[in-house]
Amino acid sequence: MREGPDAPGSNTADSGATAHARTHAERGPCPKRVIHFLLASFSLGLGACVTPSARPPHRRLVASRPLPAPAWARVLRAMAGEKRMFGFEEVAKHNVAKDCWLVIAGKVYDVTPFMDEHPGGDEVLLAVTGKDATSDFEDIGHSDSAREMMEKYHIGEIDASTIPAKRTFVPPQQGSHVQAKDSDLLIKILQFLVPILILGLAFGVRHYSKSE
Ligand code: HEM
Repeated sequence: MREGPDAPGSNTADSGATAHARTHAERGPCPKRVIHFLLASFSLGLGACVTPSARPPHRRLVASRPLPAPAWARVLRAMAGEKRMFGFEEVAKHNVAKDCWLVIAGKVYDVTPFMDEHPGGDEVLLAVTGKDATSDFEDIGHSDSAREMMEKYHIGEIDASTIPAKRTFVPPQQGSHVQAKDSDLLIKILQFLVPILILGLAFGVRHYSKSE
């Protein structure tokens, strides 16, 4: 009966590995393994040394500058096949007669082809660019046919979160009002007191000079 790697039923690979291990035990690690080990350690060390700025640009973008929430929402809506969603700043850029966009009731209208035809004139349309023109549009009392006409120029929706808040009137504080009232009273008292003092002084001087 034959023994060793060539013996029938014996596993050739196993016996090869055993022989390889035995060689290592006898002669030390083979140069191939040493080179692999060195290469692996070098690449690991290099990875640890890489500073964030040396990372590939796409990794930096994802980690340090995530897209703001409204932008994500816009992307998702666009993916869902809805009308285009615009940010207010983007719409506000279209503010000339040859490129005029309006925001009315949450919708964005490109009225450029309508500028010359608008019965109210193009100046009024230009005057309401860069703002929410809903109230200006409603104040005119546009007819139903005007509202139907609008659909032709409807190009998308406005992202409501990007519309700048209206500036509200803040009344002056109560305290400063009271202070203003006090200073008014003081001025009135001085207006009476100063002439009386001057008069008294004049009388005093006269009396003093007479007695001398
Ligand atoms: C897509 C948007 C708009 C469309 C399609 C449109 C259409 C019209 C139409 C058809 C008229 C004739 C009257 C009527 O039928 O009501 C009109 C008049 C007028 N529109 Fe507009 N309009 C638009 C936006 C605006 C806006 C944002 C203003 C802002 C102030 C405006 C101001 C006026 C004025 C002043 C008149 C004249 C009213 C008069 O003479 O009695 N329009 N518009």
